[in-house]
Amino acid sequence: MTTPGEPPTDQRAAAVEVRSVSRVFGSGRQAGPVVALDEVDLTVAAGEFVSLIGPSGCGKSTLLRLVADLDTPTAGSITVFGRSPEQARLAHDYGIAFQQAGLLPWRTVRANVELPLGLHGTGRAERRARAEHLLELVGLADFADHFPDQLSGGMQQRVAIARAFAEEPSLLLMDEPFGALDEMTRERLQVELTRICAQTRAAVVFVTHSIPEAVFLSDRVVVMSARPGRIQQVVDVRLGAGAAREDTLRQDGAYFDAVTEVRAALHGGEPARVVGVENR
Ligand SMILES: Nc1ncnc2c1ncn2[C@@H]1O[C@H](COP(=O)(O)OP(=O)(O)OP(=O)(O)O)[C@@H](O)[C@H]1O
Repeated sequence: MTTPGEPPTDQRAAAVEVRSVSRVFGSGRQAGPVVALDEVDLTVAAGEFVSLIGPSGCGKSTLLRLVADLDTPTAGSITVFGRSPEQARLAHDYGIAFQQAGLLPWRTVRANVELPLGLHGTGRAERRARAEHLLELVGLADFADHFPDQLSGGMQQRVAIARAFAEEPSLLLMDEPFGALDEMTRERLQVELTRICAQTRAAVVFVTHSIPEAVFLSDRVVVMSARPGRIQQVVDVRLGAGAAREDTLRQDGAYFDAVTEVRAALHGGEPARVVGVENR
């Protein structure tokens, strides 16, 4: 979708290009400036699933917020399918899902999923058809007329994922979307997410604290280090690029090898200093 006067989405371009991006937060009275990101370079290809992992405060959320146009870099440049984050936001090039499902409590599940489509002027019949399809995909077709507070946390998160996919974005930005869920629900949603991504061919940038989650979901895992926030290593997972994952993968030798590789990259020889990363 293109807003008048803006360049069209370049579907041949990378989903996200981050070039020499730094973000420094201004100094408070007592402390000096915080270098949240320092000269970060990252390319996410169209259709690629990339996770960001690293110790607490290493700049994962900051990087995601810059891509989502919720903040601006101090230096460097970012493009989303060849256009600025602002142009991409106006063109609805990406969907967002955060740890809090962020549903509107006074709207039904269906109306929550339809919301971004309504804001974009999609007709009523098409909105309804798209919402029903998406609710089917996340296994909530029977709950379309329920209100969010009638659903469990996991179900609410599935509604949020359906809503993020409503506009068929070519890119999804997800910040710990499964962080508050129990382990079984989390694993089920991980499988569902890879299935939906394989179907829609959406690229994903996914922030997580869990090494196994990053490995299970991703084509590549970007390991970051804190203060200043930098990319320490990129681990190529190679468990089947762009393909839906099955639960059985969690018993696979290649999966364990990738978990070990990411853990080693994270710890960098100083395990005691890594805070805020789950090894389970
Ligand atoms: N608005 C802000 N003002 C000042 N400092 C900020 C702001 N946002 C983030 N920071 C600082 O930037 C650094 C990176 O924060 P960010 O939230 O991106 O880290 P993170 O890797 O997502 O952390 P976590 O894993 O704990 O969620 C931290 O030191 C944080 O205190």
